[in-house]
Amino acid sequence: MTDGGGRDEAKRSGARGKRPQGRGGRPDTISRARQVAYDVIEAVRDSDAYANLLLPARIRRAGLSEADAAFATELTYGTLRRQGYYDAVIALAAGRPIDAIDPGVLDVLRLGAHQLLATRVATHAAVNESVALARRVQPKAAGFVNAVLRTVSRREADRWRELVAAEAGSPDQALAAVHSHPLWVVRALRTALDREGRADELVELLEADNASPRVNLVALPGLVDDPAALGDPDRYSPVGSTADQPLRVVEQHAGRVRVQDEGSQLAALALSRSMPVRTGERWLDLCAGPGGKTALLAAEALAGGATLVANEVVPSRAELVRRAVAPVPLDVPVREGDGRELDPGELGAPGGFDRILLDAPCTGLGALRRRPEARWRKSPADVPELTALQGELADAAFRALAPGGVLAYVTCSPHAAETHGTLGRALERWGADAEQLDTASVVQGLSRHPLDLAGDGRTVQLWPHRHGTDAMFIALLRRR
Ligand SMILES: C[S@@+](CC[C@H](N)C(=O)[O-])C[C@H]1O[C@@H](n2cnc3c(N)ncnc32)[C@H](O)[C@@H]1O
Repeated sequence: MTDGGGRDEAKRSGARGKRPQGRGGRPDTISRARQVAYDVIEAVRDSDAYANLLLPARIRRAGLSEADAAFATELTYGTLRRQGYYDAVIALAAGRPIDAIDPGVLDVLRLGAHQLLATRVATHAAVNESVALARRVQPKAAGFVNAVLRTVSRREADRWRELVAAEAGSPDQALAAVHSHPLWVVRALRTALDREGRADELVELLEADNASPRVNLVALPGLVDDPAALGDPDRYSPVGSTADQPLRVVEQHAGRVRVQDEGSQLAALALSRSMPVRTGERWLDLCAGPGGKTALLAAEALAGGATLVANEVVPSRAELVRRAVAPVPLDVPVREGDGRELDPGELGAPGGFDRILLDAPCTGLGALRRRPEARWRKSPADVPELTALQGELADAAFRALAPGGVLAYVTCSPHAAETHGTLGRALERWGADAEQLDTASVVQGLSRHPLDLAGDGRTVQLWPHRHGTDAMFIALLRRR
C-alpha cells in the first residue's frame, strides 16, 4: 500500500480555499481519502452505519480518483477490521484505557495506528495528517494524538504484537487481541475447526478474516455468451471468475454477471446440481434477500425447465431479490413474508417443492472479511436467538418439501451451534422422514478442482484460509 494517490490529492486540495492553520502557520492538509475514511469510521461507531454501504457513497460524493478510492477503502476497512488490536496498542502507547479517550479522538488514533502498523504510508505523513485531523475533531487533543502516534511509530509492528500479547490475561485473550477478534468469536472458530481436527489452523483463519477478499464474479449460466472471456476462472466454482476490472465487467453485462463469493456459488449449485433436473420441477428460495443465490438458481432453473419462487421477510430486501432476478428471462414470483408461515399451495406447489434453498439468517461469522465492523457488533447472545429461528425455518422448509424433494441448509457461519447444532436437532425432529445426502460428493462433482474438505461428507464446510471463500456451511437432505 502506498500513499501516492492520497498525497497527490492532498496537494491538489491544498491549493483550494481557506483551511485551519496548524502550529507555526503550517496548513492542516488532510487528504480527502483520509477524511472520507475518518467520516465512515466515525459513522460506523456513532450511527451504526455499515461501512460497505456508506463508503462507496462517500467516495462518490468526494469525487475521489480510482487510486484515492482504493486508498480510502484500505484505510477504512483495515482500521475497522483491526480495531480491537489498535485499541490495545493505543492503550499501551497512551498509558490509559481507551474508554478514557474521547471517542472521536480514538477514531483518529485508530486510523493513524493503522497507517503506521499495517501500511507503507510514511511515518511523517501518518502522524502529521492524524494531528491535522485531530485539530478538526477536537483541537485540544492534537498534542495528545501527536504524542501517542509518535510512541506507536517508535516500535516495530512485531514488537507491538509481543507487547499486546504479553498484556493479555490468557492465551485466548492474546489471540483475540493480536488478531483483532472478540474472544467469543475466537473460541467459536476454534471449536468449528476442532470438529475437523484442524484447530491448529486457527491463526491462519483469523488472519484470513483480516484480509480483503478478492472481488469474485458469477456468470449466470446460459446467459453470458463467452464466460471464459470474462477473466481467470475460479479454482472451484464452474461459473465463477475474477477479472482485472470486475466492476466494469459487471456493468457491461447488465445483471447477467454479478459479484458473488465463490462459496455462495457452490452453495446454490449444490442444490441445483444435486441431481438431474426434471422438466416442471418446482423450486423455492425461502430466505432469498438480497438475491445473489436466487439469481443463480433462476438461471439454473431456466436451463433445466424448472420454476422458481422466492421468499423474503424484509420488504426492501425482497425488492433487491426482484432486481437480482430481473435479467433472467424466467418469471420468479417474490413473496414478502415470514418463511415460517409459508403455504406451498398458495405459491403454486400444493404437493410441495422439489428443491428448497434455506440460506438461513445467521451470525455471519463466515463472512467477517467482507463486513469489516461486523465482528464488533455481534454478541454471543445472538446465537441462541438465531438458532431458534433457524430451527423454525428448517421445519417450515421441510414441511414445504414434496416427497423425494431436496433441501439445502446453508449458513455463512461456521459456528457449530448454527451448523451441526441446528441441523442435528432438526434431524432428530424429522426422524426417518429425512435422509442426509452425500453433500461433499455433490460439491466435489461440480467443482473445477478437488476441494480439501474434512468430515464424513454429509456436510461441507468451506473456509476463507483454506479455500479463499466465505466460510459457508452446506448440508443437503432428502425428504423420504
Ligand atoms: C443469509 S441471508 C440470505 C442471503 C441470500 N440467499 C443471498 O445469497 O443473497 C438470510 C435472509 O433471510 C431473511 N430472513 C430472516 N428471517 C426470515 C424469515 N423469518 N423468513 C424469511 N426470511 C427471513 C433475512 O432478511 C435475510 O435477507
